Amino acid sequence: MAKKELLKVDGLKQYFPIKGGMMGRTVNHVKAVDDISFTIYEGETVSIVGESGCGKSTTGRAILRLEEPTEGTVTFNGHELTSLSKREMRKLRKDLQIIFQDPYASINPRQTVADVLDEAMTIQKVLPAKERRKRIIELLETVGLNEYQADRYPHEFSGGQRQRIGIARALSVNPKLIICDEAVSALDVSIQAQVLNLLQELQKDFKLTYLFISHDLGVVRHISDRVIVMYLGKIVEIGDKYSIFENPKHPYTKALLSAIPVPDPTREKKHIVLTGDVPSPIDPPTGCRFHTRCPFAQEKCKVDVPELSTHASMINGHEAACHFVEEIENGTLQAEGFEEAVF
Ligand SMILES: Nc1ncnc2c1ncn2[C@@H]1O[C@H](COP(=O)(O)OP(=O)(O)OP(=O)(O)O)[C@@H](O)[C@H]1O
Repeated sequence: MAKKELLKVDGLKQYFPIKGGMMGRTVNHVKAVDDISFTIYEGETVSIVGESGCGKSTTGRAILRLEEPTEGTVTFNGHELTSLSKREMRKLRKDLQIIFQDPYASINPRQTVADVLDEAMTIQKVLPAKERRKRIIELLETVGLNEYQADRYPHEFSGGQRQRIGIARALSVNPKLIICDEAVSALDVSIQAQVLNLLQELQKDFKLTYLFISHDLGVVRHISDRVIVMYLGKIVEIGDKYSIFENPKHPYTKALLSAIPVPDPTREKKHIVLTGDVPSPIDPPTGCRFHTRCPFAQEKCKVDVPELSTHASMINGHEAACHFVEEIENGTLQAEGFEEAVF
C-alpha cells in the first residue's frame, strides 16, 4: 500500500535575532534550524537526534508554529501550516499535539487531572460538556491510570504518572501527529520503558504518527522507524532505523553511535571520540558544519556545503550529507587516530 505523506517540512529555517547596541538593533542571528527538509508518513515514528543545541526542539516548535519559521514551509495533511491565519492554525492544532519532557511545567497545579483534560477538550470543542466526564475516565484508563485519580492534583502523581496525564491530554483531542519532545528523558529507565511501550500501543490503537525528539540513542533505537540526525541546525543523515544504527555513513553519526554500548558484547567496538565543543550556531563553520570536528575533513569540506545524497551502499531512502561517503566506505580516505567502529 502506498504510504501517505502526513507532514512535509521543506527548506525550514528558524533564525533567532540577537539584539545589541544602544538601539537594540538586530546584530546577528542564532541559526537554530538552517534549511532542513523531510517527510513523515502516516503511522510511522520518526526521531530527530543530535547533541544539545543542534535544533531538535526548535524544529518541533517551528512545525507547530509555536515559533514563526523564518523561511520554508510545513505542510500537514494537505494544509500549508505556514500560511494559515492564527485562527485556522488554532483549529488544526487539535490534529498536532506535543508532549514535553516535564508535563508538570505545562499543567496548572491548581487544576485536577479531570479539569486538565476537560479544558483541552473544551478549547478544541471535542465533546459536549455532559459527555466529557465519561471520556475523561476512558482516557485515564487508556493511559494506565484509573477513574479514582481523576479528581487528584498533579503533585499527587509520580513523574511517570504525570507523563501519562500529558499523554492523556494530548489524546483527548484525537490528534493525528504527536511531537514527543524529550518525553521520557526525565524518567527512570524502567519507567521510560513503560511509557515508551504505552506510546507504541497507543500508536497502533489510534493510528498515531510520532515525531520523537531525543538526545538518547537507546530510546531512539527502541521507538523509531526512521531517524534524522541533526548537527548545528542541519540534517546530516536520514534513513530507516537499521540503516542509521547498523550502517551509519556520516562521520558525525558514526561518532554519536560509538558513544553508546554495543548490545552484543562479542562484537568489537572502537571508539570515535567527538573532540572539541560544538561551534556556535551564530557563526557556524563554512562548508560542512562538522568539518572542524571531523577526522576525515579535507579542503573541500571547508568550502562546499554537502547536500544529502544516497550512494551505492545505501538503501531505503538512506541519505547522508558528506562529500566523502564512498571514500570513507572503501577505505581510500583514512583519518589519523580514527578506526572504523564495528556497529
Ligand atoms: N528563543 C530562542 N532565542 C534564541 N536562541 C534560541 C531560542 N531557542 C533556541 N535557541 C538556540 O537555538 C539553538 C537550538 O536550540 P534547541 O533547543 O532547538 O536545541 P536542541 O537540539 O533541542 O537542544 P536541547 O536538547 O539542549 O534543547 C541553541 O543554540 C539554542 O540556544
